[in-house]
Amino acid sequence: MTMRIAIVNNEEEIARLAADRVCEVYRDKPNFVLGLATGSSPIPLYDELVRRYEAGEISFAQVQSFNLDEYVGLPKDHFEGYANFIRRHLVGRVDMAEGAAHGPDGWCEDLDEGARLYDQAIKDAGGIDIQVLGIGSDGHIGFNEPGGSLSSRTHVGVLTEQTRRDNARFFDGDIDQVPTHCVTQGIGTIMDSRAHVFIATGKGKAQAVKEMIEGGVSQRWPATALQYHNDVLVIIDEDAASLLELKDFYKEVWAKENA
Ligand SMILES: N[C@@H]1[C@@H](O)[C@H](O)[C@@H](COP(=O)(O)O)O[C@@H]1O
Repeated sequence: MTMRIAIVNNEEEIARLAADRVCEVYRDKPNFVLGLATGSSPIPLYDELVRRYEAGEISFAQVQSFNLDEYVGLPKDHFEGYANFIRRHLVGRVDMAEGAAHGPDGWCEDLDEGARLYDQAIKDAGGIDIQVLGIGSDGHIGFNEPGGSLSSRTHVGVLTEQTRRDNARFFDGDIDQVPTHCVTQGIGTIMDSRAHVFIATGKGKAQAVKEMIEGGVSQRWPATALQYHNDVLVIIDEDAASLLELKDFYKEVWAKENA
């Protein structure tokens, strides 16, 4: 396996392909460990997983989940907190056991120690089997902003102004309400996941996607580290794919490999 690239036409296809990949992992290992991302990109996937759960095609009864990241500085019950987001969109809608959903701790007194314990908890669960990923317009995955180490573990980070501007839409359009800090799985933590399903849509992601797939590996575009991972399913729409130099070739490869 390698980085496989699917360029698709609509949200239904994104949801179907991404959910098929998660279900594949589930069939091999019903007690798989699932990494979860926030953002609008994975919502169609989460809706489709809930639909398949309701149809009896997948169960999360033995699943543990680990979120990618969390804001620092929001009240714990804030609607836009990432643990709350994940609960609303997936975890609270399926049959996951009490205490099986985990997220980085953005509230503890010693955030560095909390981050270390989070990496340990992932390890204790046996490692993440499949991680859902989106991308920020500045190339971040999780909240690993440009300039960070490509082998970092879970850590406290500072958000770029661009990320805070992008996310202001969830905070009454007011950048000042967007936290300045986060706790995020590091790139090293993310790279340890056995597989990834990556989703990006829209023109706003086109440059980050181009760098991720075709750029040189660099901390300027943290998602480029994924070029070193051997099991990444990239699912993007035409807009997100629009700057790819070899777009037609990727389509040809996908068509031949999935004929
Ligand atoms: N920390 C999250 C990322 O994990 C996510 O990938 C990104 C993209 O979000 P969206 O899918 O809404 O564009 O948003 C946030 O910054």
